Amino acid sequence: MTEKKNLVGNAQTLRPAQVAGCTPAQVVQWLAEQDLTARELQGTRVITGLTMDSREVQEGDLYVALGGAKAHGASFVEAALKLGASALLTDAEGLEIAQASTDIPDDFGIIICEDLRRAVGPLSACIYNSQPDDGSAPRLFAMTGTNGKTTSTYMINSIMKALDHTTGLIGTIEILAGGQAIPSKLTTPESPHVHSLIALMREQNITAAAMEVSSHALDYRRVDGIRYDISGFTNLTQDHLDQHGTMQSYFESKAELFTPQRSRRAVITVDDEWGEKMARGAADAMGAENVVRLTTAHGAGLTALPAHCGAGDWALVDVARHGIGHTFTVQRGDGTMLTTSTQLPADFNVSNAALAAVMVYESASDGAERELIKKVLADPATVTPVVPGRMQLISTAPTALVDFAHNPDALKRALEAIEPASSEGKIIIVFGATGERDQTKRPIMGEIAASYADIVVVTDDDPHGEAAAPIREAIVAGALAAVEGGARARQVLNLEPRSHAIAEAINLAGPADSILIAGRGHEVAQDVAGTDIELDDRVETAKALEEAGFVVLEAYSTERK
Ligand SMILES: CC(=O)N[C@H]1[C@@H](OP(=O)(O)OP(=O)(O)OC[C@H]2O[C@@H](n3ccc(=O)[nH]c3=O)[C@H](O)[C@@H]2O)O[C@H](CO)[C@@H](O)[C@@H]1O[C@H](C)C(=O)N[C@@H](C)C(=O)N[C@H](CCC(=O)O)C(=O)O
Ligand SMILES: Nc1ncnc2c1ncn2[C@@H]1O[C@H](COP(=O)(O)OP(=O)(O)OP(=O)(O)O)[C@@H](O)[C@H]1O
Repeated sequence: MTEKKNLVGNAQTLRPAQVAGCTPAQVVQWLAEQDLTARELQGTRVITGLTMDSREVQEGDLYVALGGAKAHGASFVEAALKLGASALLTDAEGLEIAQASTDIPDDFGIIICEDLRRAVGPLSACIYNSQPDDGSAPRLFAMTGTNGKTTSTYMINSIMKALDHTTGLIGTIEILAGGQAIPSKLTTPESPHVHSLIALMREQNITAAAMEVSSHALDYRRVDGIRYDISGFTNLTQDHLDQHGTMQSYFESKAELFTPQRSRRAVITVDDEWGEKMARGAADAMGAENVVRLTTAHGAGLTALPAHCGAGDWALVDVARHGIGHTFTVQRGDGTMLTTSTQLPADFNVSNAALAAVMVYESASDGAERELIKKVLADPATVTPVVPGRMQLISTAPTALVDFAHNPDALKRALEAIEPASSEGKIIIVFGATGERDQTKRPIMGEIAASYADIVVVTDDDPHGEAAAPIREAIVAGALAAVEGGARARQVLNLEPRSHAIAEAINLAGPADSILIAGRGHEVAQDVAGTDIELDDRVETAKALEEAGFVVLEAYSTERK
């Protein structure tokens, strides 16, 4: 057991080297340009950066102290001062808290504004000059949707690299900028981080960057002040109802990305009613000419373009299984075709690859670039990036995969993808559900597991502060109810800790079977009541396979070293 790693500040360790510096008066003026009223109370220190977290203040920062669910940031102003903050931006409540909590020097800036969440994004853009109009900012791709954001951003990254771009990435697994890779704390970092990262990318001559935009990010205004060149939508299925309450409000949060102030163009996957609705809303907001619809028909592919396809819309046609992956073509209503393949397993990865390819194509600046895109897509390696913990193969006999599926739709689709080729093979699943998050999905995931697997092993995910046993029991209840109703599973086990559950699942497997270890993907620690317990599903799976006398894939063994 190790203490919780202090990840705070990771994204913030990467800042641009060149920042012009500004005064509190300039901050007030920039806010006024955004129709935000602010008052400068005092201060002369020069501001060269900003942060919303006292623990990551750097010399010269503007510390933005806002009220949160647990605390008001102003209670931490003393810590910010000690770390060298130049100024404080807070609301009236924060001012009272700050003045009561510490002595504030006269040259320390104080600015008051009552709409801090709305202020911080545009202000970050000004302080870091992240997206100037001179064409020096990277081409920016945004990806939203319930599932597939990470995978499709890695695919965009891989295609842009093949086009000889220097690339950056911001997402759930890691942030890649300026030759550095740092682990992520959030899918979408806070706006000061996002803007400083984009400015840093500019300095590093990064010419294309793909980032994941979560619904939380849109609700918390983490991407305000950014205008993406092209934004994509994967899908919308049940998740995060603890944050959004209803699917409609979850949808509305995501729809915010497809507005003219945030995105120049959009590619929307329209495989279900949510996608159709998103495309209609985007066309109303951004203009129909800026919105492209993509039909992937859940990866099944069509033999011809669907009748509703407009001249600018795309559809997936001619999908063929090729090894563990697929070769496919996406066709535009005007007859343009892109043929490519991905070796990442599962039909949903065809949808992800189609979306990535179409977004890159639609973002091209001219005909020459479009021709080059067609050429690089023809190489099977282009859309086959290594995406840590996403349908990651650990062995082939049995087929053992570690995947990040942690909501009903992802779990169902991952299970569908691993149906063994031989009718003798069985499917074994190991998974759990996160504590302190959407409780309604637990029995649903149990039911799905029992419907698609022969052996269901329920175990712990991240319990966070919640007791682990009742979480497992809620999943088991869903699985057993499905079995009573005639579902496929013939064994439902409730095992902990997770490493033991993985080992038991592998002990129950034969070489023709498929084992899916779902829910944690790339993660290397399990959060139990605020303490991180080291646990990597890939390591545990490989260890258990070897102990059971199975062979671990060379590719995984190499990565492990
Ligand atoms: C639910 C949620 O998103 N909460 C966000 C919210 O937290 P909060 O309102 O509770 O803030 P708080 O803890 O009361 O603190 C108030 C203020 O004091 C500051 N503070 C706090 C302590 C301290 O020592 N110093 C300090 O400055 C905080 O930075 C904050 O600005 O505002 C904070 C910053 O202002 C965010 O960091 C925080 O995200 C937390 C870390 C989080 O875990 N969010 C997750 C749920 C999230 O955003 N996930 C999405 C989706 C992932 C997915 O799709 O699966 C993501 O994009 O990662
Ligand atoms: N297009 C898709 N449709 C449905 N499921 C998918 C799709 N793409 C990936 N998945 C499944 O969802 C899991 C998460 O995939 P990925 O990390 O790419 O998505 P994400 O949107 O970044 O997820 P999160 O927001 O939870 O980080 C994968 O491990 C896989 O099981």
